[in-house]
Amino acid sequence: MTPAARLAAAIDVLDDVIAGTPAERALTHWARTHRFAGSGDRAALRDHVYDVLRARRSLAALGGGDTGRALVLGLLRRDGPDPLTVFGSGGHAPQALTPEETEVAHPPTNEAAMADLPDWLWPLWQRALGDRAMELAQLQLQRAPVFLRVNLSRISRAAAQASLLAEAVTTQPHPFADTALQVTDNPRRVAASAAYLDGQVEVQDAASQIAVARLPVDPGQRILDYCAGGGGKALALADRLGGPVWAHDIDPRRMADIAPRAARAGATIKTLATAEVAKAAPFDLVLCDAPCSGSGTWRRTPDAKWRLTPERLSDLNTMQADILATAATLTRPGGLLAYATCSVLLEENEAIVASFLSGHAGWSRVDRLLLSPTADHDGFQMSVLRRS
Ligand SMILES: C[S@@+](CC[C@H](N)C(=O)[O-])C[C@H]1O[C@@H](n2cnc3c(N)ncnc32)[C@H](O)[C@@H]1O
Repeated sequence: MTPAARLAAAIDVLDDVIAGTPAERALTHWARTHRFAGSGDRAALRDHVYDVLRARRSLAALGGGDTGRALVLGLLRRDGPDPLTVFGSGGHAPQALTPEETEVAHPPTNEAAMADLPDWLWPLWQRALGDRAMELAQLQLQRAPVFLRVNLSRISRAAAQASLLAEAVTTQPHPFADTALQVTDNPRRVAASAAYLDGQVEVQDAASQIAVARLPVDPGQRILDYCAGGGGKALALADRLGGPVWAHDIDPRRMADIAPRAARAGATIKTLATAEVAKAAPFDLVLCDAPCSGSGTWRRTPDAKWRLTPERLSDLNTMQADILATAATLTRPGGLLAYATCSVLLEENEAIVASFLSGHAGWSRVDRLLLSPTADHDGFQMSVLRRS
């Protein structure tokens, strides 16, 4: 496909997303219905769609509207090349610009639009991130790096780097996480690399790795990852402790990847159905990596920031409080409960923990981790609570 044809495809996919289809599903649907497209075309299309979604509001201002076509026009006005070399350039390029579309559009001047956030979210983001709110919001407009977690029980970080380098995947050690590597070249080759297939490395953001390293746990302890999803944190804990880790998720389908990932890593993860969790309790540490708005990861999942509403945030808060209260019953006296989200919003972190502590005598906070969404890692927060 020509560069202009890829942008025309991005316009179609964006229209699908604007109509309500999640971005991943819209991209998968496009790939299924355009079998002739190669992996390079699909990767470029994905980059265009995500570049636009990260900056949907400011690009709408630059492009003169919130349609796929206007957003791609805004993208070209921001990053080049000149839209006139793309629109109407023949073949499968987008149709030529109309006289109205060629009129000069202006970048936004309102703060929420400059931050590329919905109006209602900007004050919440500001309250959470203070003086750095605008800088960090604008950082979310850039593509996120790929981070790997080295299974240190299998291989040293330097040896993992050498193995990846032999397959042209270059990496650099992360400054704040001993297990982490940042991929600096050829991230798309990771999944086919020997280091990945042999379970020496896993894909995991550095913030999650910093959080797991921070948990005050010892080998031999019984640990439950209560909201395990695909098991990223359970696997990191199993590698750190060298023993089994228990995993639960209310939706067992979300745990489908745990068995193959654990087999690759040589880790033992014991999955529990919801009906089995109480019987397996008590645990020395229960980790609740709660469902959240994902506001610390919006550079990776930018359509989520446009889909979030005050009602949805309030529903999430109810769910978060319920999960924390249930998980508390699974923790042994003297044990620890770690409440974490990949959101930076106070409403999903401090407010939930404060409300839990005020309603649960005998619990106190012993540690708190606040990671802002910087170039080095996603945003992530964790409070570690002790049951007396
Ligand atoms: C942030 S994700 C977990 C990510 C995972 N820990 C990881 O590192 O890959 C949150 C998970 O919580 C699960 N969940 C939602 N409500 C829950 C509940 N009431 N009890 C347990 N898990 C729940 C969701 O299905 C989802 O998989």
